[in-house]
Amino acid sequence: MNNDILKVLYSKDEIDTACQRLGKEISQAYAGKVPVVIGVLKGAIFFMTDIARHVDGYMQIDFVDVSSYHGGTSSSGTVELLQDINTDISGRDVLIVEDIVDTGRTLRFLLDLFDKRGANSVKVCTLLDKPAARIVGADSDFIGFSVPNEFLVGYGLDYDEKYRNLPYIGVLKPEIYTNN
Ligand SMILES: O=P(O)(O)OC[C@H]1O[C@H](OP(=O)(O)OP(=O)(O)O)[C@H](O)[C@@H]1O
Ligand code: HPA
Ligand SMILES: [Mg+2]
Repeated sequence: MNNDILKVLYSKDEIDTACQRLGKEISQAYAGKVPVVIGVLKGAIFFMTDIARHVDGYMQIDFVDVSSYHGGTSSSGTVELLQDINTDISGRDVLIVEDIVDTGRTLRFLLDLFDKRGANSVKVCTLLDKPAARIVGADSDFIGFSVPNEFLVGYGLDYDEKYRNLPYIGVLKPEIYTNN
């Protein structure tokens, strides 16, 4: 699996350091509140579990499963809601946890969905932000790294449902997806 990686962008240690910093920022932002922290499956699974343990304060957690890449390297343009949250977020402070904001379509879909349900506030924490790829406006409040416009894998991010379990984030060799 490591042989398919062109270069490592962020090591496990760099990701851990970013999680610590973001955990502090989120702890301060929600001091005295009990946010509903919503992880976006499947990509954000590892980031969600790491970040939650770096937040010093009460929180509820939930997950939403949405998909638009269908295993490939480009957005299908349509975001499908595969599994909804089961928390009533009306009047609540919501924090969406994403692995990456790329075109912005997934995040825009979730921001609109949670706004419509009457959340008191909806903020976003993303590990990776890829601003050069943005098609739809969708800003994050807490950002781990701003990344170049390359297809990334690892630490939750997949190509063809593989590579999610890499402990680091890397750039996939283009021949892996151009040969398929
Ligand atoms: O900004 P966008 O262009 O919408 O891309 C970002 C979204 O795409 C990926 O999810 P994907 O649809 O691949 O599902 P997955 O998390 O199950 O891999 C990623 O985990 C984000 O949720
Ligand atoms: O760069 C990426 N890698 C994996 N999944 C993704 N989903 C959106 N962007 C990416
Ligand atoms: Mg994916």
